[in-house]
Amino acid sequence: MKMKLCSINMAKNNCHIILSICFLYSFTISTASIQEHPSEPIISRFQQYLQIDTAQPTPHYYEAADFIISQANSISLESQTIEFVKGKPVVLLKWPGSDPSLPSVLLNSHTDIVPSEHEKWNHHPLSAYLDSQGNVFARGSQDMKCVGMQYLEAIRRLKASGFQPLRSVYLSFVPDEEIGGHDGAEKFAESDVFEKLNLGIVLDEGLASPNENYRAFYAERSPWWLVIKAIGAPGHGAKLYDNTAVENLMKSIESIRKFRASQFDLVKAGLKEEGEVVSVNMAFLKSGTPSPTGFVMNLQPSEAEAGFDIRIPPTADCKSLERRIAEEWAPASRNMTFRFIQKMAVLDKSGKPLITSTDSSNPWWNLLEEAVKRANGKLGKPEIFPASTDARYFRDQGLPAIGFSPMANTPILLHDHNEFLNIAEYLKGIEVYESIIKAYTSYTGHARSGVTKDEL
Ligand code: MET
Ligand SMILES: [Zn+2]
Ligand SMILES: [Zn+2]
Repeated sequence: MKMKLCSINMAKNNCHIILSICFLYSFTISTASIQEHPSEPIISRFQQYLQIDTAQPTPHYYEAADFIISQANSISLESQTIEFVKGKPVVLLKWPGSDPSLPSVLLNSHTDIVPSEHEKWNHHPLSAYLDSQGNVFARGSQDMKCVGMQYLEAIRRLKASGFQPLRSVYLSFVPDEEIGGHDGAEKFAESDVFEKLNLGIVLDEGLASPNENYRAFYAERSPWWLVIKAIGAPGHGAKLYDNTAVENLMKSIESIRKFRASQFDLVKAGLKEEGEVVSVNMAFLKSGTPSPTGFVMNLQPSEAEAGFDIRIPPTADCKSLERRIAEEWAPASRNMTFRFIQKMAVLDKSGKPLITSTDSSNPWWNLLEEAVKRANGKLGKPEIFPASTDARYFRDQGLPAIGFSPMANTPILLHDHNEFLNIAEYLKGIEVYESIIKAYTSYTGHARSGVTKDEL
């Protein structure tokens, strides 16, 4: 009965109460009341954040900002809301350190989530439904509302324990990451406010790990969102002739598929990691002449278009890919053109790859590893993030930035149906962040030496 109630999408106020009942149902064996479970308020706060609809393309950013600020107030963090672009707040929180001369620590997370096909989920993606295994189902449960709340929970616990940081800790909750971060992290990273934070290190999002090792990322692939278009003479649907728009586009698609396979084969053969090859995936395919019943069937269309999400490793040869696009994928000789919806630089302004060092020149990497270990976690080897994050904008400012989301033993479900995170992993992640924040804020070394982009 109670489980059934949980799956109903209901008004937010009631939702919290019912979800709490779900929690009781799931986590208590017999008679213990919900208040007796020490983790209940932590889970409930996570659920509240997940229930705020910040889905692109119409995120309710101010609802999220109000919630974050209320959380910050409850643990006495300083807060400010900055609108680099109207309607797109960046919430910046501060836990002042006792030695303001030391470079500070930034814990970044984005507040927006990708949209969901509600009806294809087992539980509504904004319900934050907690099942009997302790899995919380919601868009953003992995990407990346979990991380934003874990930062806050870790600080809540550190404050309660009486811990005093030496370095200041900032938390930024930024908008629009899922659409490129141009009105969010990009403007924030280029601002005077940002410069004045005197940062030494930034943590941003990583990925879930299906095994017991957490994953940490020192770089990421750059997104190029490419649209190719073919034009050709229209004609009767029964006629065989050369240079139709669809034929011309299909030739390109075949060529792109071959390239995709060659890259994927390197991964399948174990020669390259996912983040080390160029990925190309079709995002849309568009052609045809619409009719009331669908499409006109006996007319060969005069235009055909396809869109591709391409991701490029930081050390890839961009020039050769650009040539391939112009000469093989969208050649003028086949009546084709191309444009980019998004084309992020692979190199920084001085022409070097946007990479954070992972060797001894970067003390933050080792501190992270040790801190994770102290929290009884394990870190896999450093990786290139296969998708893209806001960390690029922080690296572009010459800062070391590490992608890390503490989710071990978890299937990778970001942008997928039924995204979930297990509460046990979520709670473990809070302990991991407690350990990291302690280590980072207590570090007294010359942290920025040897890790700026100029020295890579
Ligand atoms: C194009 S900006 C990146 C958006 C999102 N994080 C992705 O990797 O798809
Ligand atoms: Zn994300
Ligand atoms: Zn995402």
